[in-house]
Amino acid sequence: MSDIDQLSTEDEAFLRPYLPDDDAISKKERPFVTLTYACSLDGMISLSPGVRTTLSGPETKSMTHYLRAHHEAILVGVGTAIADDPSLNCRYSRSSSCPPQGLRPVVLDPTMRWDVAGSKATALASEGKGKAPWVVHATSVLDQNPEVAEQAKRLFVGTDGLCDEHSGDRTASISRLEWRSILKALYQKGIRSIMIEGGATVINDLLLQPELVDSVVVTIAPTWLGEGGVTVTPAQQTRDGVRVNAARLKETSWRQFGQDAVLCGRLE
Ligand SMILES: NC(=O)c1ccc[n+]([C@@H]2O[C@H](COP(=O)([O-])OP(=O)(O)OC[C@H]3O[C@@H](n4cnc5c(N)ncnc54)[C@H](O)[C@@H]3O)[C@@H](O)[C@H]2O)c1
Ligand SMILES: Nc1nc(=O)c(N)c(NC[C@H](O)[C@H](O)[C@H](O)COP(=O)(O)O)[nH]1
Repeated sequence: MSDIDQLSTEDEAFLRPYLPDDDAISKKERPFVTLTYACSLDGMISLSPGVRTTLSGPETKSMTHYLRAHHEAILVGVGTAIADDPSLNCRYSRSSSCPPQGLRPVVLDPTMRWDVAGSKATALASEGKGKAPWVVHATSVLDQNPEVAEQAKRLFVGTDGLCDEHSGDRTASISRLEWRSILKALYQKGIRSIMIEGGATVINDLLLQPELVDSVVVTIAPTWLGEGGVTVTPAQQTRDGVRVNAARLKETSWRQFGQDAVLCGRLE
């Protein structure tokens, strides 16, 4: 039995303006990007680095799966893949909402830290409850691990999108890929919409790149996690030597889901 309930028509109407939109996708050489996460009232997403922390209540969990149902892929950083061992599938029950081929899990793991074979996402895929994950690596890992090119479901990203492992682009940094290039690579693989669920490193980076993010959906749980947690706080920004806001949302809407608040918007 699924742990995910259906949303009301009012909930669906609230989210609709922020869902992937075919017109927006056709104008860009990248997927529609929805950045989404759950945080506490002190802006934290987990109790400490590497600790899975449930913030969403049942209603916002259902909302997250409803959003997954409207995207072709879901991406997390390797820190989240290791800490949470997430399912990364779509368990929203209204089958007509789900993309016909299901949701593609993508893990950003430039230096190959994730145990793909031992992951829950891979196990679910083998049971037919999700698609097999794709793992994004920096092209340069091939220099250190030439044998990985033989393994399936690995995408190599260089400085300008997808890289053929034999093409020789080794110029991308091993630990810091450009988001434009990652998104272009996924688009080249046919992904037209992607939900990016964290963790902190990924969210903090993308909040500073409004040109690459189409919608932001934040669940705010009515709790404070306390000092020492993992915060969403993008790097400090200055203009002409003066501190300015790091990021800000426009076109915002709020709605209550159970005990949580959900804030949607677009980055300015
Ligand atoms: N509450 C939530 O919504 C939520 C969501 C996701 C994760 N989390 C929590 O966040 C924590 C994990 O956060 P984190 O910051 O440690 O990990 P993360 O998931 O952001 O992964 C970070 C890693 O991803 C890779 N990466 C990120 N950006 C990259 C780039 N531009 N190029 C190449 N590689 C890149 C790097 O290897 C980096 O070390 C965990 O505790 C997890 O439970 C909470
Ligand atoms: N929306 C949300 N609320 C939370 O309280 C929480 N901890 C996460 N964390 C996001 C991260 O990607 C998790 O790993 C997935 O939420 C795991 O969910 P699944 O196992 O895939 O259903 N996300």
